[in-house]
Amino acid sequence: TLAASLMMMHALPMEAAANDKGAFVKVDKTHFARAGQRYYIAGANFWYGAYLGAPSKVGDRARLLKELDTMKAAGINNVRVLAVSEKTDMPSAVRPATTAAPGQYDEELLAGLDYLLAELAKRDMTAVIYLNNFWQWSGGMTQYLNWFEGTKALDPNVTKDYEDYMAKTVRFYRNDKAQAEYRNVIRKIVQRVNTVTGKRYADDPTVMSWQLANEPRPGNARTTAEEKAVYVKWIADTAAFIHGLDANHLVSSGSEGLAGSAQDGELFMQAHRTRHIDYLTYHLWPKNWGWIDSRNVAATWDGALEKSRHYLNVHIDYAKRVGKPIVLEEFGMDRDNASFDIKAGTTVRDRFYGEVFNVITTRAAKGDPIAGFNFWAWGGAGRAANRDYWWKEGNDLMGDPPQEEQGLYSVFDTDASTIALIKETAAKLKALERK
Ligand SMILES: O=C1NC[C@H](CO)[C@@H](O)[C@@H]1O
Repeated sequence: TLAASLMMMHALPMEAAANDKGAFVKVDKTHFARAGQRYYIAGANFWYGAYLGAPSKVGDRARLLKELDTMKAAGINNVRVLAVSEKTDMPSAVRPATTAAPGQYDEELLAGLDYLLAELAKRDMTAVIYLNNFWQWSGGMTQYLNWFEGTKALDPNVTKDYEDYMAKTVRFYRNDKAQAEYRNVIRKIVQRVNTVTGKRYADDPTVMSWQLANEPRPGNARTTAEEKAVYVKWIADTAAFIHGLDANHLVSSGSEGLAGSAQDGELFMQAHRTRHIDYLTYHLWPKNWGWIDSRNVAATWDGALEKSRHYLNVHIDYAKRVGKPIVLEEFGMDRDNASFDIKAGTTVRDRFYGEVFNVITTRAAKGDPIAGFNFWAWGGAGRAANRDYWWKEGNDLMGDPPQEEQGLYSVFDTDASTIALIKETAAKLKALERK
């Protein structure tokens, strides 16, 4: 009938369009390519995106759609999200968790990732999905050690001892039982069939890359040569395992760069030379690393800017030497005078974002292997619920995970000046795609 043929005609172009939009992101020498064209990442960190996509409990699908539309309107084309979390007694971890115990996964929460991917596809956005966490705020590697070593999961917000935390958490890489459960989880996610679209994740171009973990480190400041070797091998073996499950997608480590490589540039490059790692990643944190004092910007800005510019550039140079693209997939700055209050200004943040974007767009325009950014982190409509700015189960989720004050680094939907900078930079990178 006429109606059916009109339906068919209507269906075909849509289907064709989806296929065009839905090409897998690939690596073309030192850049990304998608559907035969260069592809740059103008992305957001949105660790809780799958939580918002859950059908009930912590889910808030109406908010998720609004957040994705606001990000899309800001030119954001990619989000970096947490796939799984591990149930733990650590006070500063997110609740609920997708994994209650080894082999016990919450299908409702995992359906949140399905829904997120389905909605990203509609907006021609892609996702970098990380499969573990070196830090405690989603349970992470220390919780795996609680399960398989019987040791207490270490919450650095309680112990106040990050050096001890890092030295102990790297035992994860060598614990065979922990690695076996980790690979069970990887297999479960990478080989998942999306309950919303019916599409296998491994066949879904909405996924840009699988990421081993958020910020995996080889050890603490006194990382030994043996620990470095274990780390390099763990990255290569795990990345190879993922590629064995999924021949379509890229794999990345989630490394911070030098700060996450015991300040050892050779280690950073060596860890990413394996053919199983498709691109490099790095993260830039002037406040966390003590380069800037937000309560004394006048005295510390110049030094922080100099260190930041060096950090930005040296890792692009490392990527050149390794011959792969690199993404600045985390960077952030707090609000003026170290305030967590959404009403506080973002003068210093905007200056910092502007300097970061200047280096990225300048080096990208020169053809250097910087393939884009993800700022940390999208707060959107989320609002802090408590006067002390700490998160409690049931409160809004936002860019700052539970181990940090709610409002520390989040870019809220009311932060118009910052969003304008992001939009402007996204447009500059988009223009380079057409070169
Ligand atoms: O991955 C991360 N990097 C830095 C963020 C802000 O401190 C932190 O919340 C997260 O653990």
